[in-house]
Amino acid sequence: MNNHIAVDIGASSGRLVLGTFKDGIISLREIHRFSNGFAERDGSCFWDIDYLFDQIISGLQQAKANGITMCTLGIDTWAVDYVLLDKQGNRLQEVYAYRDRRTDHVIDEVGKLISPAAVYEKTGIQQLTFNTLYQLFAHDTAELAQADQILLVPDYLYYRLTGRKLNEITNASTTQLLNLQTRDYDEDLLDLLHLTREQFPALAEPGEDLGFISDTLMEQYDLPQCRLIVAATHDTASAVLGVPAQSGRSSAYLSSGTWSLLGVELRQPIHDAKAMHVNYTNEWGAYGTYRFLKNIMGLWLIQEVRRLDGERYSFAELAELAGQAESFRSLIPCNDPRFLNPEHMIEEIRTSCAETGQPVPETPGELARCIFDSLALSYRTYLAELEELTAGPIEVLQIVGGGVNNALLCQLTADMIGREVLAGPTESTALGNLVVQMISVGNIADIEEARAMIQRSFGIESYAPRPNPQMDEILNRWNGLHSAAAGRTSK
Ligand SMILES: Nc1ncnc2c1ncn2[C@@H]1O[C@H](COP(=O)(O)OP(=O)(O)OP(=O)(O)O)[C@@H](O)[C@H]1O
Ligand SMILES: C[C@H](O)[C@H](O)[C@@H](O)C(=O)CO
Ligand SMILES: [Mg+2]
Repeated sequence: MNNHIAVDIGASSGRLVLGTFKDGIISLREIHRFSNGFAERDGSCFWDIDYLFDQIISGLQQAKANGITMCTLGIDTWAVDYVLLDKQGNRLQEVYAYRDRRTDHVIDEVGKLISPAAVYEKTGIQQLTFNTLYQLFAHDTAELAQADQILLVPDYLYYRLTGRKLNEITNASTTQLLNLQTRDYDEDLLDLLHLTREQFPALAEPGEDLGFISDTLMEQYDLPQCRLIVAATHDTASAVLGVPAQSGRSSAYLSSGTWSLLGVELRQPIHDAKAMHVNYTNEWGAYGTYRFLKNIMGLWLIQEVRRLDGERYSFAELAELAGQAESFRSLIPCNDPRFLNPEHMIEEIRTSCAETGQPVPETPGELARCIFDSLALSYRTYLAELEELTAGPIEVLQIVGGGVNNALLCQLTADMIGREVLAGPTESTALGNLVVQMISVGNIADIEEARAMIQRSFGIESYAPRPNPQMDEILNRWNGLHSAAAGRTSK
């Protein structure tokens, strides 16, 4: 079997990618790409989960039409969001999107019942307002009580294809409900939510074989015969698996997409008071690892600016316009909660600059430059924290994901962190999804061999840091902004 299909659904786009390999080289072919995004209805934010399932079916039909009759299949998506099933296995509700404002103040409510320090000691997961723990706390209790099973989004898509119910561990860890010691759901936290362990399926590890797509679907649609393999179903967990091998130098990864996830891969979690204070997380990785990382607001910022600007410019054109704008003219503290889901991102950015006595960005180029300069400075700040927490040094930063295509941001990042950036591959998430399938069926020995293959198979762009004569002034301005906002943020 040398046909493997990754279903990779991010917050802004999804894709089905065929992966094959020959003579130690992995080749990708995009079969189907589709947009994703949440919709606001009656003041709430929801994903269209049936649309996403239909896109998977459509992509598989295209694969069959292109001659793929047999393959393995893995699914990954964004984290934390969930689906409630009734006793008959029917979906009970609309799927809330994590940027819904219903959890804006829930952390404080939960904090009255159990201290953040106790939750962090149990789970090692960063405080994010939208973690599943807080979403379930905010969920209608009557509806929650009807839930026979609680699946996360990719678990649900596997269920729709196979009838098998599971909670895959990398994504389950983002719920902030898994206990690091017991490596299972934490009974105290479930009690706090008036939920039982039985309402969650068994935890599954990446690589497990779920069998074939259900006969019902095979009869209903003209699909390839797909053997479902459990991927690292949190897209960031797959992205980390797709980071190329880096021998000889200590490195950190930056998964650059809707979010920027900056971190390292560890064999043991770090969930002490220092890590909690700077809000680093220990999301579970594949193969017994931990993803010690931090959520940074990411390219969501430019996605919203582009949307509000009527999508006049492509992301490539916005990066070009940013390159022509004055550098470090206006800066924003990216992780300020005000940017998580504001009514109007462009106005939010402008107001933030005005409130801090900076020039107000007006044009799309000025707004884009403000975002990219600020993201690069954010990476510098959080990379320094990461080095301190993991007793660095970190010699090189490996950037993967869609942000790899933004050469300006990659160069600004190298300049601000003062070390080499290695950028690529863009589709690291799909690659991480695929290599788990290839390892599971024995086509590749292990993740070390997989990462070496990825290193050989894809062009990696190197960015060397450039000196900036205004660095002291820039950092003085940035540190003031960042520390003022730190009091308001999840840091
Ligand atoms: N040619 C390009 N030039 C500049 N930026 C680009 C280009 N192509 C993609 N991007 C950036 O990459 C981002 C999308 O990254 P990616 O495809 O990794 O995200 P996703 O998988 O859709 O979502 P998620 O981050 O939730 O996984 C876009 O928002 C854009 O900012
Ligand atoms: C909400 C999560 O933090 C988010 O999904 C992030 O982990 C991610 O998956 C980015 O692709
Ligand atoms: Mg993605």
